[in-house]
Amino acid sequence: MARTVRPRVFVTRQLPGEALGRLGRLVDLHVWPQELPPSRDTLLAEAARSEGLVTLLTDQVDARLLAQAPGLRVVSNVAVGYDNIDVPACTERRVVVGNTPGALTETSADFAFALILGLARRVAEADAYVRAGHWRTWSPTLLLGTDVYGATLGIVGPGAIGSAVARRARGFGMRILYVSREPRPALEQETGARRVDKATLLSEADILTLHVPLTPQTRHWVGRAELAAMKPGALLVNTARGGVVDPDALVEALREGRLGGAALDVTDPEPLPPDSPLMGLPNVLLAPHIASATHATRGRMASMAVDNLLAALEGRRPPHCVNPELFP
Ligand SMILES: O=CC(=O)O
Repeated sequence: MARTVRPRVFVTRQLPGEALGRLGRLVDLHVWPQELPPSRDTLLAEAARSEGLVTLLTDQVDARLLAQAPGLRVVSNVAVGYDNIDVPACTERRVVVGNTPGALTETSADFAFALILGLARRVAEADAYVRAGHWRTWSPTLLLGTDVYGATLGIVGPGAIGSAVARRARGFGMRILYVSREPRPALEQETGARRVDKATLLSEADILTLHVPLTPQTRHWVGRAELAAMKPGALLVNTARGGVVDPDALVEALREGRLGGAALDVTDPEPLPPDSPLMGLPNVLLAPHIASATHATRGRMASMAVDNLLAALEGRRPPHCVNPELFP
């Protein structure tokens, strides 16, 4: 950094890997040291003093924060999704926004597939059953599940992660259907996936897996009508954002047994309250939003976020910029 006064940067949590060490040699670095996110007031106060923020999906960057942070030049999100950030408001104030696409594609697809297999073959239930001492003999009727091999997979959002899931599904001999505004000829050629309309996807998928970002258009994409249109006993896997599914409709469909089960890495709200009905349902597999959580991937995400931040602080377009129109 050419300037003698180092720009002040606030990072909302400790990050794995070398990235923060590198950042600390270049900027006036302040890292929130606690496990839980900074409070809203702390985030507002830190933003007001900073030129750069490194944020996580738990940190809301909205018009109010931006109005109180006249010196803020960049918000670098350590995530591919950025629904926690009001991007139009950032663009209006010429605040650059970065994210980390690509870094987590295969890792997240691995986890989506882990949830598909775990839910269909009742892995968590089996583990709990053995640990509880219930296992007395091999039984022909014990913990029967659903075949993944040869089943029909419905993909909502065949972007980078959805396509990576499709490639895995091909290895499992699955019939792959997807919905998308645009056809994906390369994906179709590689995996045999077929683009269908929403009604066909819902009625034919044995397993529906969600990979769309959360936007006003995708909020509650899976609602009461969609759950009713799904094949009876189908499985739902969500590694996208909790808000893509209507939580009340989901509980209803699970309770009534119309939906065979749900595997949720993401929920609405996050975390789930202890008295959430989802906690008590045996046909639900829950995870704490960890699809990208491997040592290598989280280190790579932190490093990308730091690269994005430094580029913006130097007046360059970040390698991964959500509002590139700021760099005509
Ligand atoms: O959910 C995680 C991400 O958006 O990277």
